[in-house]
Amino acid sequence: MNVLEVRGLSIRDDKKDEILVKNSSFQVKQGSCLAIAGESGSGKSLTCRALMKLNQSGLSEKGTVLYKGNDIAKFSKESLRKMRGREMYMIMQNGMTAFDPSTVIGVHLKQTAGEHYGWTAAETERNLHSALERVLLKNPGEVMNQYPHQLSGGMLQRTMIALALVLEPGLIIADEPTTALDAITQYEVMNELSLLRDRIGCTMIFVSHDLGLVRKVADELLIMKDGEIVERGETETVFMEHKQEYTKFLISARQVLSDNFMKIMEVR
Ligand SMILES: Nc1ncnc2c1ncn2[C@@H]1O[C@H](COP(=O)(O)OP(=O)(O)OP(=O)(O)O)[C@@H](O)[C@H]1O
Repeated sequence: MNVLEVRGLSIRDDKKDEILVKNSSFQVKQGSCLAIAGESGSGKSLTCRALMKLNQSGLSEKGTVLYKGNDIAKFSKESLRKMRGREMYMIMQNGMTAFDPSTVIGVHLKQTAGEHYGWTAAETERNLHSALERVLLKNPGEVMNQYPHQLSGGMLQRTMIALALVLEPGLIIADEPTTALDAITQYEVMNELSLLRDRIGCTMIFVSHDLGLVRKVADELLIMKDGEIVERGETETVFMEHKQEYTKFLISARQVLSDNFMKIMEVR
């Protein structure tokens, strides 16, 4: 069964009258991991945000996004709000846009967990602390008392991932979730996400420039270029039998970057 089905998604910048994502169609099967790769500015983040109706005004969208067979354009604001979090959760590229700048991180985490689970304050605190520790944030109490601007990009990314571990969402959209992390922390954090997937069988969309990592975690792969999907298929097939020169270029260019990461994986 497809958890998500995207039909003919186009995204246009109204001001510049420019099409940024062109007629994209793809499906994501229940429990699988679909990766989206492609150079900077190819439309990966816009595509991900469209799936949760998070794109800013000024961008108009055409096409259909079906979540478990239901057209998300027909969801009320309230049902979309309820769905974001436990059903669909997005780990954003930039943590600063994910958290309310006017409150400490702990308030956001507790409110979000509280909206989806009927835990006591002590249970919420315990679950959040444990998740923050799993993403290697060694002093959870301190992290919870900080404002977003007081945390580094990597700490914010890990905090978003910790919240995913707590919420246990059905679909995780991870938009370059570990770009601000060093290779060892990246390994540990990706491992936590993999364990979460093993435990709850969640579906994942994983955007990454790191094709070594993509090859390791994704069942299927889309390659985007200039707002279009130019190659698609099972990950291993795309790696071994790609049709586009562009895919070949991406694979060879990224290989160099991911070698370091793979070395660490082999040592472990
Ligand atoms: N809110 C916006 N308004 C207008 N144009 C935008 C907006 N957000 C993104 N764009 C443009 O749309 C194009 C695709 O952007 P997008 O962020 O989806 O790229 P990406 O593939 O995710 O890149 P990266 O790998 O650098 O994150 C880019 O040219 C970008 O400048």
